Amino acid sequence: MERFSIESVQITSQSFTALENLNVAMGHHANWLKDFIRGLLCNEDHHERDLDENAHHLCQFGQWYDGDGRLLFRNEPLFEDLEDRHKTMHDAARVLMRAHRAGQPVNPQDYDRFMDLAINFQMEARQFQYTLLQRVCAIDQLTGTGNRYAMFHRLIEEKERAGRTEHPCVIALMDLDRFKQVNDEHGHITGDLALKSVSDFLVRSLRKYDSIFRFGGEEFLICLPNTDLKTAEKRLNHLREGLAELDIPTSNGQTIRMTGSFGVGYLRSGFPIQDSIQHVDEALYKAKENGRNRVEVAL
Ligand SMILES: Nc1nc2c(ncn2[C@@H]2O[C@H](COP(=O)(O)OP(=O)(O)OP(=O)(O)O)[C@@H](O)[C@H]2O)c(=O)[nH]1
Repeated sequence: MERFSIESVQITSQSFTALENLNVAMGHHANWLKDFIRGLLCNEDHHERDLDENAHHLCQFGQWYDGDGRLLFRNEPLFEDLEDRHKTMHDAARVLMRAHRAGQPVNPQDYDRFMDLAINFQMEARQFQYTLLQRVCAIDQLTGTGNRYAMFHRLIEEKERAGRTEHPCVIALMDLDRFKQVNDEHGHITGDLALKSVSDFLVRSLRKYDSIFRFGGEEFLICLPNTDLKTAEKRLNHLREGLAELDIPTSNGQTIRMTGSFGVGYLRSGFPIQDSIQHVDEALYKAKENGRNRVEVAL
């Protein structure tokens, strides 16, 4: 779960809005750069705030960074680095501005340094934006687990790793039992809340290098690297029992309980990923046929 957990990116429509705002802030920064150079070339005055030691907090990008950015993306690897680059660039701009205000010609080395910093900052900010977009688009918005795109990405890696290290990787499909009844009896909002509660429970219950993805509707795929089938079956039964005892809140303040059926099997190295999933799906079908709330192994 290290890459797709709620901790790594806070998953709400807030993230999308924050990304849109980042785009706007970066557009402002490009315009600021244009105006700044124009001020130097056309001998026009610059904004007073560019002389401020805190110019990097005062511009639109700085405001995004200190607001949405810090709130939602502070744990991203490029986050701190971006602030350093942004500040250094504004510091370099101040050097040019002071010379310009004093009526002195701009030192070519100072100009080169500033432009290099400005270009690097733009490039890194774009990279940051791209990474965030990739992350946010790999996450199921309702549950915060990875979506199918993230799932295939992960399974390709795990299949390759399992083949290389000869440490088997197990995958499981978990489908909530009689979920339609929950929607019918308690409404879709409770259905959504239940999907969130169940996925949070699964995330909490797995090891940190396991991963979970929303496969569709009320079905989740769990990936257990470095695990043999016997151990996986035991762990999934434990998970199944825990799930059956989970109190799930409804929209009117009550709690309900639910069960899940599981199919489990190896992520087979000599076969396409889709075949392994299909194999596990057949075991899940058997679990449903055999009465639900059980784990069936695909042999
Ligand atoms: N609230 C909510 N319901 C969903 C979502 N995705 C799928 N569903 C519902 O999940 C239900 C799945 O129903 P079925 O496929 O008949 O399965 P089931 O009722 O769980 O029965 P079994 O799988 O046979 O135990 C349907 O009513 C879907 O509308 C979602 O994101 N939110």
